[in-house]
Amino acid sequence: MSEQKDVISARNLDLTFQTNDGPVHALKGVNLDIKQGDFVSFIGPSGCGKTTFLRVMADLEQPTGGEITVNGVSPREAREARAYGYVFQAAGLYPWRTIGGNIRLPLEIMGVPKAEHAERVARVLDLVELSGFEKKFPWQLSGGMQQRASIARALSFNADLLLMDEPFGALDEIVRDHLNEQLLHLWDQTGKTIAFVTHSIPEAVYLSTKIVVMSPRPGRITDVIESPLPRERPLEIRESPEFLEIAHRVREGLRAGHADD
Ligand SMILES: Nc1ncnc2c1ncn2[C@@H]1O[C@H](COP(=O)(O)OP(=O)(O)OP(=O)(O)O)[C@@H](O)[C@H]1O
Repeated sequence: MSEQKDVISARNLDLTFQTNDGPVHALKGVNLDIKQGDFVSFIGPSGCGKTTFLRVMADLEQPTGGEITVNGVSPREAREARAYGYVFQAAGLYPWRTIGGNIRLPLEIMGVPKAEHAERVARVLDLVELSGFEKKFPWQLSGGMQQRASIARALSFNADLLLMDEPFGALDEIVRDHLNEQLLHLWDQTGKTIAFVTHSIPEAVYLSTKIVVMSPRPGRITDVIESPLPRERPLEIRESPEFLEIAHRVREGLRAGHADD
């Protein structure tokens, strides 16, 4: 088998924000490799730099030290090549556009030929199990469905990398379970690389091939856990000893980070 290529490679990455209250070290000495097809979760207390790290990958923040590549090039070049789709905590759908209209928006901005739009919209709606909802408006959908529509929008232009910042944080647990299952299925079907921010230990362990534990002041990585769980994961796997063992290690890592405060 050929070696998986690095989708994200960060070396000694620093990002210090200058604020009126002095410097804030949002990221300090961060080293991480994300391989093609990995599902990587970032977990850690508020302010440990999870969102900042994702935003650096997306070229929305500039590091103040170290290096990072996305698909082997700078984040800026990767952004210009439309290398990633970004999913935020709030679905952020335009209320005056239908679900189909929202999903078409990036295609319109990128100048994808109009003749291809219908097929692409149908394909991504199918992937997130929202076929038949194309003509509905966002307010006609539940919160979980809106979040799925927002994932469909991020998938519409075929980027191999998905950056997801707490996409299910605002949803109740049952809906979240279902969306976790669907997301795992989608990842398995499409072979995409996913970087996923969460506050939930079970969510991180259930979804990930790699769990990155972070700690604040300064924001840094304190543990990287390679998951031994199989790709096929029924929800019941959360009761297995292997699952509980990884969850325990994540919890210990988070505790150790807090102890530094
Ligand atoms: N634009 C900015 N200017 C100044 N400080 C910032 C800026 N963006 C983030 N920070 C600070 O950088 C640190 C890391 O923030 P970040 O949002 O990345 O943390 P997080 O781990 O994603 O937190 P949360 O879980 O609450 O979303 C925090 O102390 C935050 O206040």
